[in-house]
Amino acid sequence: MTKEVSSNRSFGGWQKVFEHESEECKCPMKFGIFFPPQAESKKCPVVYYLSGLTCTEQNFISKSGVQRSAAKHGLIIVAPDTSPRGCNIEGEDDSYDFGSGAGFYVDATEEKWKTNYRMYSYVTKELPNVINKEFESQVEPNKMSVFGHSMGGHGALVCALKNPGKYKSVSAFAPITNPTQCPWGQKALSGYLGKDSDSHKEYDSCLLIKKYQGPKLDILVDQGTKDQFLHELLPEHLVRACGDAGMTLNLRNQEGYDHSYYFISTFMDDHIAHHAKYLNL
Ligand SMILES: N[C@@H](CCC(=O)N[C@@H](CS)C(=O)NCC(=O)O)C(=O)O
Repeated sequence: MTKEVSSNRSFGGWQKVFEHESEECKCPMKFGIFFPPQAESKKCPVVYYLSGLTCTEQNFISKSGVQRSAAKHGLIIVAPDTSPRGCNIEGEDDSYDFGSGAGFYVDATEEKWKTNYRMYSYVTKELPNVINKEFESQVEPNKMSVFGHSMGGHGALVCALKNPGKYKSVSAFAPITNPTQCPWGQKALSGYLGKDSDSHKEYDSCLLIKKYQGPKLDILVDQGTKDQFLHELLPEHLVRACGDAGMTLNLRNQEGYDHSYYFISTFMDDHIAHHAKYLNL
């Protein structure tokens, strides 16, 4: 059962927040959901947005400006929180890049984290099931796409690459592309999955691209040239991996933009149009 937490009229539609008891995360989880005006009279496709480190479901819905173009294209946008919260795990609130606000979209296997930190299964399975069931009359269940920012850009790419055909399109803002090779990724993957580096490879876009076999993926990525976290994101690794594998990548270097929501909101319309192209066929 989902419980409505807030509801605001926006661009002729509704921006809402719901809370539900997650079976995967074993705690209450919140998510934002935008219903475009079209959802009042027909079923609409859903685009899932995965946020970055430190975010709750609020950052994206209040700062990205997504509602304007989602209303234009008739897309429902679902934005979950970035981790389980309040699980009383020792150290869960100690750092900004691990634990609360930093679930990294993996299913943890380490003893301390494995009961709650199941964000991969949560975003790929449980949440779509909840959305398709609870909002049955508004949602087109077989039409979904995924995008995200930074840690969530990594999450979006991993979701699309590990589930060929499930998502009609994928895009990212400043994604962490090669987490086995950067400090944020190495800390999270070894913390949640243990030191065994083979299990880390299952959540690394640059490595998953090499073995992807599925419908053609036309990946859109925007990357600010003044992003303060370029050493974590390694966009050139993604360019190389896609080039080697013959995967279509449109990586746009955006001159002077940083890592913030000022950057994300600037290019939001292009990302929504990219997903609409594949979802509104
Ligand atoms: N707080 C971190 C930065 C974390 C950060 O930039 N988070 C991004 C995602 S990776 C974000 O979206 N932050 C929330 C916001 O800007 O609203 C730091 O101090 O280094």
